[in-house]
Formats: sequence, C-alpha cells, structure tokens
Amino acid sequence: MTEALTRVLGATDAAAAGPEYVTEPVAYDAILLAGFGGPEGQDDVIPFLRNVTRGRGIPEERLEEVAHHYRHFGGVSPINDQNRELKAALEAELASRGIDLPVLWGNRNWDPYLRDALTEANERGLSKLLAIATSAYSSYSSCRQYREDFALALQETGLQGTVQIDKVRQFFDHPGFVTPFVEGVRRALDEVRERVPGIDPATEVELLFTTHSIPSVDAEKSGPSDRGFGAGGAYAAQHLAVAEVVVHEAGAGQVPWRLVYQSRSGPPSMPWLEPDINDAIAELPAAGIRAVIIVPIGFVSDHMEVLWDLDNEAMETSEQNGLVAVRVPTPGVHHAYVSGLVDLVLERRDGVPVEDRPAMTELGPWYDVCRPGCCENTRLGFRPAVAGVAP
Ligand SMILES: CC1=C(CCC(=O)O)c2cc3nc(cc4[nH]c(cc5[nH]c(cc1n2)c(C)c5CCC(=O)O)c(CCC(=O)O)c4C)C(CCC(=O)O)=C3C
Ligand SMILES: [Fe+2]
Repeated sequence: MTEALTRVLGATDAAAAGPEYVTEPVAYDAILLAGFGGPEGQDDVIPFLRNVTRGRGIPEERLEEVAHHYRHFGGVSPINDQNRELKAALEAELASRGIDLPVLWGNRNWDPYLRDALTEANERGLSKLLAIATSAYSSYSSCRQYREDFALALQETGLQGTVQIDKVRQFFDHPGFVTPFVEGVRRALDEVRERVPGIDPATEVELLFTTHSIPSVDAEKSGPSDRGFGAGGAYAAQHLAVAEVVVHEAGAGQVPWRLVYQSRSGPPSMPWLEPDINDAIAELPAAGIRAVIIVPIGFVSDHMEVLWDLDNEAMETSEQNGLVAVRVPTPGVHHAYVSGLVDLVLERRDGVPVEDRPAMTELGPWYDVCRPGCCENTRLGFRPAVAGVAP
C-alpha cells in the first residue's frame, strides 16, 4: 500500500454522516471471516443452489444452467479453498504484526456454516467477534444479507446476548482492495501493447469494469436511505467511483472505460442492472476497439462468477468479436488486500477517528454501523440483522 494511493476524507463529511459513523473502541477477541460458500462435490451442487436461492424467485432454468457451470468443474467451487487461503494469509499477517486474534471462518450458504463458526467461538470462550465479509460494496446481497445471516446464526445457536457480532465497514475504496486492481490494469495495458504492437490505447483499447448485476430495486435501495445516489443507488455509485480511481492511479486516464454487469439471474421480466458485459463487448468492434481489458472490480477472489462468466463466456464473446482480451486478477491473497483487511480490523478495534481512516473515493470511508433501512431487503420481507442501528 503506497502513501500516494491513500486519500483521507475530511472531518466535515464525517460529521454529516452522523454519530453512528465511527464506533467506540471494542476489545474484540476474534475475527469472523464470513464467506459465501460453495459446493465441494457433485452431490453438493443442487442443495447449495437451493440454499442460495430459497425464497428468491429464481427460475428453475437458471438453476439448471448454473448447476452446469459447477458440474463442469467436478461440482467443486473454488471459493472455499480461496477462503481457506485467505484465512491462512490473515493469520500469518496477524502473527507477523504480533496481534493475538484468532480467525474463525463460516459461510452463508455452505459448510462450514456461520452457525458452526459461532459454536466454535462459544466453545473457545470467544464472545466479541468482528466480522469481515468477503464482499466490498453496499447492497442487499453484498452487505445486509450477511448481517441478517449473522442474526439467524445467533438465533440457531441460541447465542444471542452471549456472542456479539460487529462487522468492518464496506471496503470498496480501501487502498488494500483497490491497489491490486491498479497493478492489474497497469500490467494488462503492458500486455495489450505487447500483443498488439502499435495499438493506440486512447482509441483502440477499452477497459470494462465488471461487477455482479443485482435487481434494479435492490440497487435503488442500496446504501443508507437518506442519501441520494440516484437510480443505481450506492451500489452503482461505489463501483463508478472505484473504477475512476483505478483508471487514474493506473495512469490510464486516456483509455476509454465503462461499468458493466454480469451473472444476471432473475426472471427476464424483472429489471436487473445493465448493460451485460457480453452485450458491451459485442459493441466494441464497431467503435474501432481492438483490445478489451476486463477488470472484475466487483469481486474479491476468482470464484465461479469470474472463472465461468468471465474467463469462459466473456473471453469467448471477445474472441467471436475479433478482440484481444485480458482479464485482470482479483485481490485474492494479494498482500495489500490481506494487510488492508487487518488494518480494517485494527481501525475498528481502536476506534480510529474518521479523518485517519484511508479511503480512495469521496464516498468513503464507509460507515461502521448500518443505519435503519440501509440496503433494505425488498424480496424476503423483514428479517432481523446485527451490526446496524435497529430496525
Ligand atoms: C452482489 C452479489 C455478489 C457479490 C458480493 C458477494 O461476494 O457476496 C454475489 C457473489 C456470489 N454469488 C455466488 C453464487 C451465486 N449467486 C446466485 C444468485 C445471486 N447472486 C446475487 C448477487 C451477488 N452474488 C443475486 C442478487 C442473486 C439472485 C438471488 C438472490 O436474490 O439472492 C446464485 C444462484 C444461481 C444464480 O442465479 O446465479 C449462485 C450460485 C458466489 C459463489 C461463487 C462460487 O461458488 O464460486 C458468490 C461469491
Ligand atoms: Fe451471487
């Protein structure tokens, strides 16, 4: 993490953000790494997909299509191994800094579940947990759903009132998360120049920043309800802000870019965020573009959405359109990312004032504690959540 990449938000913005913005110091006794979860064999695929989509109105055809993506890889998602690696990397970083905080790992949708992690915490006498969800932006799927599932796991284990779960702020614009993308875009531009000698980055290359599409209603409700972010809500605003910073920091100011979406899953009748990355790629040749750089800024690791929807589908679309295509790596276990996550834990434990918290866009540093109605659940009805101001 370099000094030049770190921008600090002014105190006036913090004051405007409200009193719950930064919390008092808390003597946490463990970190809870909260993952999405994924199947680890053919027999897991369907039960996993049922867990993810329960009550969410996802068409049967879509489930079959996604099951096929997992079956192609032997029914194994790479995501659990990636989280095992991240856990080990966090433990190594904590040890190297002399910080004595155990890391527990639990998933929302597959074994080991969050409830298993809470049971383990209780057995080990750990009761003040600070959660890191493997998800950087604000929306129902990427923030509130984790908070609701923490509340559910506390209920399932009977540990409400015994175990406390707080959550580090959304880290979309933390230098630890942004730096790997900056490096990746620089390298990708070099690679494109090598592969297409004489190419003009200002007119013949396009950067496509890509993230998970979500229902438009969820996007509108993303972030606190009292801040006007427009139609795409905080979700789109955060991605646009991060993309702009990455372009700038990578020295790619002359290269055209746009934000696109992928992995749409609801029924066709329901509006989701657009344009789809494949549609965007198909439009490039007519605009004189010869090479595309795909930047997966919505994702923290190379899980199935990256391996299938980008490395398979979007690459094929690029090839069909005669484009040279390079996909930038996700943060994974990049040292800047791992050490940034530890910084986020310490900042929260120590109650670091907002003006000393790193953030690379004007939208951050984001809130420690979510406000009422933040990233409202539009499809399952009200569910209790931790790590927020009630309800
Ligand atoms: C914003 C967002 C993130 C990023 C934030 C974060 O990382 O949390 C994310 C991550 C992930 N999504 C994942 C997998 C799936 N997501 C699905 C379905 C959905 N995702 C949604 C949104 C998001 N999803 C939404 C709005 C739905 C529709 C159902 C609903 O309204 O909730 C489905 C059902 C089938 C389908 O429809 O695709 C699957 C299998 C995996 C694991 C991959 C692996 O196994 O490697 C990961 C990391
Ligand atoms: Fe998803």
